[in-house]
Amino acid sequence: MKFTDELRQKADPIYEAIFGHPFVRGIAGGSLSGEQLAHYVRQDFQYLTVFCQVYGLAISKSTRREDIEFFNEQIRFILDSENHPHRNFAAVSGHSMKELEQAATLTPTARNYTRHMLYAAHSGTLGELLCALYPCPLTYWEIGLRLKEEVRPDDSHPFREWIEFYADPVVGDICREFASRIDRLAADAGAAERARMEDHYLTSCRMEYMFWSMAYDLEGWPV
Ligand SMILES: Cc1ncc(CO)c(N)n1
Repeated sequence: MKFTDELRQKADPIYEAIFGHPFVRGIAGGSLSGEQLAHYVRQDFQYLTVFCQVYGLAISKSTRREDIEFFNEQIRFILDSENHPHRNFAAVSGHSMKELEQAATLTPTARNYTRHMLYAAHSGTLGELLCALYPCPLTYWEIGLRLKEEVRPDDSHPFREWIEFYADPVVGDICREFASRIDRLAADAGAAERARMEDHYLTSCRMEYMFWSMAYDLEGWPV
């Protein structure tokens, strides 16, 4: 079995928990509050900024031109395309993107997740770095596919744009690009590095679940 298939299998209970998470159910049912949506977008805007920074670190660890090109394209994808789902949530929340893009303190969970990615990137190999990033596109691609199938959103669905963005085959292609690189790097890695790759991947899957909870519960710092 491919390394990425093994990882997906090990993380299956976490994926199932994500599909059933009240925020994801709220996207399906169109039943999230303006505050929950705005809290999500404020934090996710900054999360994606760190994601671009980590792609920069991935470039610095790459020797193959095809890899440098892929990471470069992915930075452009975040900057040019991934603002569409944010705009969908912002519009429904009644806030402008200008407002939600203002620097805000990272919540404990957003801080934890972004520091986890930065740590994996700074301390690890390219394979370790990619394993910390991969649950980001993969969980959203699978959420998109499931919600599209389940809801079959039409024009009257408030989150049609969000669902169709992540269910688009382009996101599936990105996931396959990640998987082929991770599988190639895992084949060349020793047992200790592969164990770190798995640990980073599973941690990010758990962080994805917690990110949804952070938004749903309007998490902030207790003091
Ligand atoms: C936290 C998080 N995970 C994944 C994605 C998908 O890119 C996102 N925008 N935010």
